[in-house]
Amino acid sequence: MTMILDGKQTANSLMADLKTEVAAMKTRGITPGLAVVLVGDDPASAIYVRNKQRRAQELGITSVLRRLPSSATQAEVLAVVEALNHDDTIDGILVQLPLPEQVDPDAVIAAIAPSKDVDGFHANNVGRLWENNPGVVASTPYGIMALLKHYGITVAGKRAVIIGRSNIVGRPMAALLLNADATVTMTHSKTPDLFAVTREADLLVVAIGRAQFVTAEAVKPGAVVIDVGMDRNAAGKLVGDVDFDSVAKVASAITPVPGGVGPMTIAALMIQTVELAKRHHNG
Ligand SMILES: NC(=O)C1=CN([C@@H]2O[C@H](COP(=O)(O)OP(=O)(O)OC[C@H]3O[C@@H](n4cnc5c(N)ncnc54)[C@H](OP(=O)(O)O)[C@@H]3O)[C@@H](O)[C@H]2O)C=CC1
Ligand SMILES: Nc1nc(=O)c2c([nH]1)NC[C@@H]1CN(c3ccc(C(=O)N[C@@H](CCC(=O)O)C(=O)O)cc3)C=[N+]21
Ligand SMILES: [Mg+2]
Repeated sequence: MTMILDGKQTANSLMADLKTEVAAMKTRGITPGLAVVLVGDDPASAIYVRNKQRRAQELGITSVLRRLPSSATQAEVLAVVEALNHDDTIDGILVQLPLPEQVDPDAVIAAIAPSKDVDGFHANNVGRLWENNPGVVASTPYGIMALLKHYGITVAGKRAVIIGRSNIVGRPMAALLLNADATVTMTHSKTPDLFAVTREADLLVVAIGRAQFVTAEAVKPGAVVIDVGMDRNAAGKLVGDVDFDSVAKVASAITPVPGGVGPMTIAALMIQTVELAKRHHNG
């Protein structure tokens, strides 16, 4: 029997607890505030923005969206970030990636106050993560760890393979799994004979951005498969990087898309926004 790792349900249960916590903070005069900066119109970002605005509202977290056109200059984006750094109602700042090509993401991320870097992308937070002394951690890998924990899936001692080495998913995922005592292998577009490597995995995390790329032949029987992808298939339907129907037959556990990693990413963002608000207000 293959276990379906239900991110929607798991997120709902984590958010019920968080809602109680936010309500208690409000009685002390604290309302957590999240600011999202969206430049242009990346489709995966649009899904993320819509769903997190909804979740924040449900929890009683203030969520503001700063929208800029895809023609925005780097100076314009930096000015928005700078204003949010100095806004006392904002505890967490998230700049949606990817940014349009005329805007350097490294410069924008470096400009975010590390104490408000709710994505965990600033070099301070990345360094802390790799030192195994994490502060804020990138939401998607954080959410994946929470999902594994919820289902009682142990990581220690497992052979973990990650496909994809982005700063927002693959790299922080590797750090978290390493910190949790997995033996970690990272793969990417230059890896020869990719599926020979992925077939070694007890735990396979896929974050590449190619619809249904990972098929059953890439997966060891009994492996746990985590699908981060947010892609469209030929019919325009939202699918993951994993060919769910074939892989579900060999895996012991698998995340669906939608309803897997996506809702957990949003839950992780909300949890860490509340954490930052507590830190900013000493309690
Ligand atoms: N559910 C969620 O919460 C989130 C979902 N996503 C989704 O996850 C996917 C990945 O996102 P992101 O990490 O930002 O993507 P990026 O485009 O930044 O990185 C993709 C990575 O995949 C690798 N890759 C691409 N093609 C292949 C291939 N054929 N074989 C092996 N490796 C390959 C690239 O290798 P190389 O480095 O060599 O170029 C790169 O490291 C997207 O679908 C995105 O929409 C992203 C973030 C959060
Ligand atoms: N700075 C930054 N941080 C990110 O974490 C980041 C980003 N930029 N840019 C875009 C990607 C993509 N991403 C998603 C998160 C949740 C869903 C999500 O809610 N998915 C639902 C979709 C359901 C529906 O169809 O509405 C699901 O999988 O069930 C999607 C995509 C975060 N990303
Ligand atoms: Mg998902």
